[in-house]
Amino acid sequence: MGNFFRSFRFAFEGIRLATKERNMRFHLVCASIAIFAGFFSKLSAVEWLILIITIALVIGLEMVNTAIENVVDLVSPEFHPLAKAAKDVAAGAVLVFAIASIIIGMILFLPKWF
Ligand SMILES: Nc1ncnc2c1ncn2[C@@H]1O[C@H](COP(=O)(O)OP(=O)(O)OP(=O)(O)O)[C@@H](O)[C@H]1O
Repeated sequence: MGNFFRSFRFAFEGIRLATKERNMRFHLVCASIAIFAGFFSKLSAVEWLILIITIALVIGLEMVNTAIENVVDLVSPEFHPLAKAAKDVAAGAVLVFAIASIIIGMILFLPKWF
């Protein structure tokens, strides 16, 4: 049981570290605005589920991206095409979902506002 709680502590430490990243702060600001807009727009239960899942996926993906960047910097401090590919593909994955999340936000909010 001790190990279980220790793992939780490390995971929370990971969340704390991730929030120091510039990109993560941007995602957190966007997520806060989306949640505020959710209350303002009176979303249904299903719409809240979609919003929460979308926010969690963007933030989770950004954290995986940060983890990949850290490992790449650790194993390949010098320039290497594979290091570049790993970082750029991971960043691309975040971008794909960030674009999808903007579209999801528009589908959720625009009909409520107009
Ligand atoms: N070891 C490396 N070898 C080859 N290319 C690298 C390496 N490290 C970073 N790059 C590439 O250099 C560019 C900038 O990467 P870098 O990680 O420095 O900045 P970033 O991705 O904007 O990160 P941050 O969000 O921390 O500013 C990216 O295209 C990345 O793929």
